[in-house]
Amino acid sequence: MATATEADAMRRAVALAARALGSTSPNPVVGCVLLDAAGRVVGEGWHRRAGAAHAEVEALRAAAAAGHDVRGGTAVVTLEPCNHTGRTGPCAQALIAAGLARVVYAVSDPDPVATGGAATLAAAGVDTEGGLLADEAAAGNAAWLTSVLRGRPFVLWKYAATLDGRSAAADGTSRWITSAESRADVHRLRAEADAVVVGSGTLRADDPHLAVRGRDGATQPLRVVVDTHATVRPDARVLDDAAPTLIAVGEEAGTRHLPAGTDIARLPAGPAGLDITALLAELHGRGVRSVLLEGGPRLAGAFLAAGAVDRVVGYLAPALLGAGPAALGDAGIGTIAQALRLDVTDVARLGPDLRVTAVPRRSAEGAATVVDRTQRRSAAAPSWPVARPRGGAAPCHGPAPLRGAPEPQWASPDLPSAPAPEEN
Ligand SMILES: NC(=O)C1=CN([C@@H]2O[C@H](COP(=O)(O)OP(=O)(O)OC[C@H]3O[C@@H](n4cnc5c(N)ncnc54)[C@H](OP(=O)(O)O)[C@@H]3O)[C@@H](O)[C@H]2O)C=CC1
Ligand SMILES: Nc1c(N[C@@H]2O[C@H](COP(=O)(O)O)[C@@H](O)[C@H]2O)[nH]c(=O)[nH]c1=O
Repeated sequence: MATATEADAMRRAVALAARALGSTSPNPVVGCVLLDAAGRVVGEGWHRRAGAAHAEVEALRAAAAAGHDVRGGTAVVTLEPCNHTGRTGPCAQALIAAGLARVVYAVSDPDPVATGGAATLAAAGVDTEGGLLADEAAAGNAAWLTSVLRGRPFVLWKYAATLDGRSAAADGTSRWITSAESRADVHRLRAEADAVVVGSGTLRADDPHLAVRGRDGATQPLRVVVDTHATVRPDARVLDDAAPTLIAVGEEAGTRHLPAGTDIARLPAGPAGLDITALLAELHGRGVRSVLLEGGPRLAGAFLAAGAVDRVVGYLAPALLGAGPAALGDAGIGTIAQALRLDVTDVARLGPDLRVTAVPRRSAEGAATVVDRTQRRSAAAPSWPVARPRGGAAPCHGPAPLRGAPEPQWASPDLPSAPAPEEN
């Protein structure tokens, strides 16, 4: 049974992990706090980016650099310690070698086939406990966990609208519907995402830039334009060098007008445009684990129709337009019984605006699918693969995605919204 000190340490570890949101893909975010044998905090660490030291190793280094003895102490970590040698060594071995007596972790790695650190730790006589603050830790890792479960990136659809639900005026102008405070918050979402996606309609209407602005040191996302016929102009702002850019086009599109070196992905297309599943597979293959879908309404409708939206963030401005495009285009819904119902997970005021965060409500069928897949990972698991009490399979960060399982329509892993980044 975890102690109150360990719970405090886990809260801190979750906050440390959140510092690297947007920087670790294809790895998860992970935080670690080390307690000495007397329960004092003697080391902290978090995984800063793929290829850098894992959280546990960072924390061990910090404790050693400060001259602290961790032998007989406890490691508190947001994800089950890894057990394999990838770009860095196995954390379970590092914790054993450092002489830790106990390891408390929050979330088991969801890969059902890999063997893991908890079993290694337990076999070495380390008292190992999983599941502490699992929901909080899972929420912080929602993008990575979703991408592992679904084999596609986590998708957050963001829109800005007037109170009457318009995302542009009748003449197509939309700058700006929302306040400076809301728009600054959107740059936080961009910084936390691996890719920002817009459709060709938005490209033509807005000539958007899509890079992160006003956040020092932020990792720039991949800017992605979904542009079946390669209508993007060579002088489009999205083609500057502020961030990498991918132009997703149909297999037949002529792209000779684009500057040399433009990154182009050719994807299957139908009458409605590019195949959304193929687009997400292409992005996943490039290491993208989280997508910020910035519209416009038509592309958002296509993502929703494909069951490929995991979270919705709407910025609502106290303004009325009365005409102009709705925030969401056709999502294949013809009657009220088919309405896509959401659960609101957060409401906040940003300057004069409201920010509403919501997640798709799970259908009974979809929920069953997720529970099935979860139970294959852990008999004791509830709706999410929280850690088993002891031992069990757990790979290192960045396991292969699960492929071949059906995409559950509206079967969200039911993750709460990510905690606000720590302020200090
Ligand atoms: N307030 C807000 O939050 C936002 C407002 N806007 C506003 O919205 C308007 C533009 O909206 P809209 O025209 O809907 O633009 P979109 O950005 O949704 O682009 C739609 C176009 O994307 C292309 N596309 C490619 N594949 C697909 C697919 N599978 N499904 C759907 N579309 C696909 C299609 O053109 P093709 O196949 O020819 O490439 C389609 O016409 C502008 O007025 C803009 O200012 C835009 C974004 C956000
Ligand atoms: N109009 C509107 C938004 N529009 C979105 O912002 C994009 C422009 O991005 P950039 O060129 O980088 O500033 C635009 O193409 C569209 O996706 N967003 C908002 O938060 N509030 C707003 O009122």
